[in-house]
Amino acid sequence: MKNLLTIAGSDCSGGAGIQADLKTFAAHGTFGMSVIVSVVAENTSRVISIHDIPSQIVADQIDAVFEDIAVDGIKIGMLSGADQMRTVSEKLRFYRPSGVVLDPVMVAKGGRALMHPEALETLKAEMLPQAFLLTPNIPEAEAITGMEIHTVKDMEKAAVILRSMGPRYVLVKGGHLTGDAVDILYDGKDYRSFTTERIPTKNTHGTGCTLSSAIAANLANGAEVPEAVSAAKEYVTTAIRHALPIGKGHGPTNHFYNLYKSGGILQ
Ligand SMILES: Nc1ncnc2c1ncn2[C@@H]1O[C@H](COP(=O)(O)OP(=O)(O)OP(=O)(O)O)[C@@H](O)[C@H]1O
Ligand SMILES: Cc1ncc(COP(=O)(O)O)c(N)n1
Repeated sequence: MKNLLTIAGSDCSGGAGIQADLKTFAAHGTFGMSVIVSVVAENTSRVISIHDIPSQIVADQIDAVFEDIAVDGIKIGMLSGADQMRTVSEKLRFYRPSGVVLDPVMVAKGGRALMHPEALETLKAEMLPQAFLLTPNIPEAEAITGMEIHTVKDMEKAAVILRSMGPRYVLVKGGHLTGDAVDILYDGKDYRSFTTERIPTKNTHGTGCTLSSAIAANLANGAEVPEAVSAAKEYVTTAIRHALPIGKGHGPTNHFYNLYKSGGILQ
């Protein structure tokens, strides 16, 4: 069994962040571990408050994992500020894990910032060069590149700019556009698109967290990048199609349906 680590924020309502990542890891038959960078008091409707964990404790959690357990795959999500980014970046340079999937989380579905805007330059300088695969959504890709994205062609242009900033692969997610849900993967040479019908639902809390964790798990389980992305897209699509109508806002993706489908849970 592969050991997967998520470095991200905690969503107490269980739909996004660390909680979505660990559920996704489990559904992929991997052993999940977590380094909590921020505690977010949030639910399906709103973010109430954000408490950043002190940098030393973030560093200690990373040491605690790496000094003891082989890390086969890693996903990085919400890093709220420049301090957190510098701490994580320093540890990544020290431990040199392979296949880092970086989801540059900036804003929660309800609109509240999860990353301080002034940390953008640190994200670019410290984090992007350490990413094997970067998975921005449209607003995140726009913020990092400074360009507007309205079409799949724009997504391709943004992917080229993003890749020039360091990641080996870029996957621009099209969940925020209209029409089919199209994601574009760029490897420096070719584009590959992953397309599904848009599912008419408001229950999309944690879709990006779910997708990036599924990619990290698939990579650790031995898949090549296009296959890892394709299987993760299928996983998140199923999780959205069967999303749970929990709470008053954007309900969470459904990992249990995937597990049930794969025979991991007996009815
Ligand atoms: N309504 C939908 N129907 C089908 N697929 C969707 C839908 N919404 C999002 N997706 C897919 O879900 C994945 C995550 O994309 P999205 O753009 O929502 O990420 P995100 O905004 O980072 O997610 P989040 O911040 O909610 O965790 C992508 O593969 C995207 O195409
Ligand atoms: C801790 C944490 N990490 C990531 C997200 C993004 O997910 P969403 O855009 O669905 O709110 C979140 N809401 N909370």
